[in-house]
Amino acid sequence: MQCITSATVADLFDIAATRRIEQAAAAALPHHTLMQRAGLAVARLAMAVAPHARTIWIACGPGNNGGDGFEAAAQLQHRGFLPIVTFAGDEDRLPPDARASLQRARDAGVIFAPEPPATWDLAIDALLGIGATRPLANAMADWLRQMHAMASPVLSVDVPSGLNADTGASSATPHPGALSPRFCLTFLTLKPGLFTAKGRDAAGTVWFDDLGCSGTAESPAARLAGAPADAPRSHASHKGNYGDVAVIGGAPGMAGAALLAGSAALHAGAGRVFVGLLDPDAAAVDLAQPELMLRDAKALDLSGMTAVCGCGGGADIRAVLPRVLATAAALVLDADALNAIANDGALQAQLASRARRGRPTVITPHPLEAARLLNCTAADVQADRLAAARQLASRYGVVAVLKGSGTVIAGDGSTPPVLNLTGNARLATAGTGDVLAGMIGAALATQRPAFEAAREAVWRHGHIADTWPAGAPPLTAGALARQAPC
Ligand SMILES: NC(=O)C1=CN([C@@H]2O[C@H](COP(=O)(O)OP(=O)(O)OC[C@H]3O[C@@H](n4cnc5c(N)ncnc54)[C@H](O)[C@@H]3O)[C@@H](O)[C@H]2O)[C@@H](O)CC1
Ligand SMILES: Nc1ncnc2c1ncn2[C@@H]1O[C@H](COP(=O)(O)OP(=O)(O)O)[C@@H](O)[C@H]1O
Ligand SMILES: [K+]
Repeated sequence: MQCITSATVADLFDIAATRRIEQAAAAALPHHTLMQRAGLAVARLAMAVAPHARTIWIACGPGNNGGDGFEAAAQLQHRGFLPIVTFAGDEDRLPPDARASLQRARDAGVIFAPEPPATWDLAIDALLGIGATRPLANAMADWLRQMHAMASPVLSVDVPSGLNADTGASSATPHPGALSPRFCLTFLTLKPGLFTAKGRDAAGTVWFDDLGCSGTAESPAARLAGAPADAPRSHASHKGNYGDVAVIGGAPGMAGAALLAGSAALHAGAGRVFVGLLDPDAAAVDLAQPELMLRDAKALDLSGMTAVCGCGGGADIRAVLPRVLATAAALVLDADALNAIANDGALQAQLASRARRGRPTVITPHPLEAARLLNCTAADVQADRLAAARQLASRYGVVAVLKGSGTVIAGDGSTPPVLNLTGNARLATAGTGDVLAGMIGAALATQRPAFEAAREAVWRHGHIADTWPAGAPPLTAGALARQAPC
């Protein structure tokens, strides 16, 4: 059993692949073995997360996920706990494995109750797993609500009930203020939906057990890429080795966004950072950050530079985009640059032509910006973030960084998209996206392949938020930029 962290390197498999892996594993093992292993693993993790528990409420559903719950109940009963099972299903229609486990729970003396106990020390959600096909209703919906309303921990079996394991979409996510600490023990494969969209909130800390069935020829749907390796600087290196970044943005009233991106690029190790401001009346120097070289955006020669374009660009960014798209050696497009491109077929064609000319481009949309680029709604994007990121990457010939909880990084399709596990809601504050764009710019400027540069910068950006001390002042974008690690 393995606890998944932001440092974990692992492949993620969709439901269809998981079903094939499960069938192959089941065929190679004596009847009923997988469910017994799954139930034992649930019982072991239950004892680890709530060692002092007495009453353990196990809510079991109508399929094999419920079967895992029955099996865990039998195991916990044997170990002296007090499991109480509520079952939302029809015994006569249980799949054979689950029916055998129901019998084993009865034989062990487990209590079956029509309603949840008055209190519990741990709740186990074994209602629905990868077989969930529609929103939860009736008793299952009630029970899930009750679990999340209490302060006792919730352990989800395989997948939090109601969560789409492929996409992380869910109609049953706990309310953001829900008290219960959450854990999820997932079997056979790690599933992408646990790590993006509503998956992070629903699953909590994810544990993985391969049930003794490692190795598969199935293609992963996505990957967890783990922490980037440190890149030590050679002693004899100089600023020319770390590239020039030119931030272009900062229309009147929005200079701060461009300066934040510049500050982030600087602290992330770029050799030289220029900031081309669109505001003609902008100051000539940023006294708080005098290392930044402030220029008129139109005067910058981008042919040897990595441009970071769009931060605080407003509508004025439209006028400079044709030159930026044509001349920047490498490019990060953010915010208003993306909005301008979404509305302009000529700019879209110019963007797509960069890939044909071998010029790397990274785009960093949040879900609404992504929706504009894909001509759909933000809800459509959030309904399948992996698919949206893949579409952006292939339609525009770019590396697409779809931001948000479980940022997705998609490239040319030669490797699966990466799901990033660093970051948290401390980043939900204005300007943190500008900081990310600057950090990616600095990584690109060192000639790293665009996909790797984006992946590494996204990981580091989120890691700053994850390691921000609990008692420290709130994480502002300015502080985030100053923490940007090389
Ligand atoms: N069969 C096996 O060998 C193993 C199965 N495993 C478990 O089995 C799970 C998959 O089992 P199933 O395929 O039976 O799927 P589920 O247990 O997720 O549930 C499927 C059943 O629920 C019904 N259902 C779906 N959505 C519903 C809703 N909203 N309201 C009411 N009923 C709904 C379906 O019609 C079907 O009867 C995995 O997630 C995992 O927990 C594990 O034990 C590993 C081994
Ligand atoms: N709840 C969250 N969990 C993880 N990352 C988050 C969360 N909220 C925001 N972020 C990150 O913060 C950044 C916000 O970017 P963006 O929405 O463009 O903000 P802004 O335009 O104000 O700079 C993105 O990198 C995003 O992934
Ligand atoms: K479940």
